[in-house]
Amino acid sequence: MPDVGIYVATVYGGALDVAEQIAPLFESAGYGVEIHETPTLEKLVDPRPDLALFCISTTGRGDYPGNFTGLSSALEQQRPSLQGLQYALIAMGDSSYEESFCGAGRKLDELLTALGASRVSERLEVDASETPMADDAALPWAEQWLEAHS
Ligand SMILES: Cc1cc2nc3c(=O)[nH]c(=O)nc-3n(C[C@H](O)[C@H](O)[C@H](O)COP(=O)(O)O)c2cc1C
Repeated sequence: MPDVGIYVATVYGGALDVAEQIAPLFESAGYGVEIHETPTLEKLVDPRPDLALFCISTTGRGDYPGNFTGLSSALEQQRPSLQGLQYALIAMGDSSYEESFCGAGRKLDELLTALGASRVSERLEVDASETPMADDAALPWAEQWLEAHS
């Protein structure tokens, strides 16, 4: 059975809610799913999931939420090779923050790619100003991805 690890970065719980809404879609498609509410490098690479799905919001001015800094700091400081890791990424933010819109998701995406991981679909960016219920954008995106990869 293929497995997906869902790595959550959240302050107010919205990204966790998205993860919890998406998980059953993957389960119905035959994936084993594990949601990581406190992501670490170990949980990303040992063992490596068949797909790593990041549900990541932004705080401060383009900053990672606190629950995610264990993983982001390890990636930034240790710079492990992520060759062979396949990932997808849902970035949540608010366009009223202008130049730091989805800043955490965007910089994570860049970092993962720089470390050798491969993104398997377009990054989804959810703008809270336009789509207050992030599920409205995230669920169709996940359904489409599953359809394309079934
Ligand atoms: C203090 C604070 C700072 C924020 N900073 C940014 C930001 O720099 N860029 C951005 O796109 N969104 C920013 N946001 C918006 C959140 O990322 C957005 O509302 C998101 O949906 C929250 O997700 P969460 O419930 O998982 O924390 C900020 C929100 C707050 C409350």
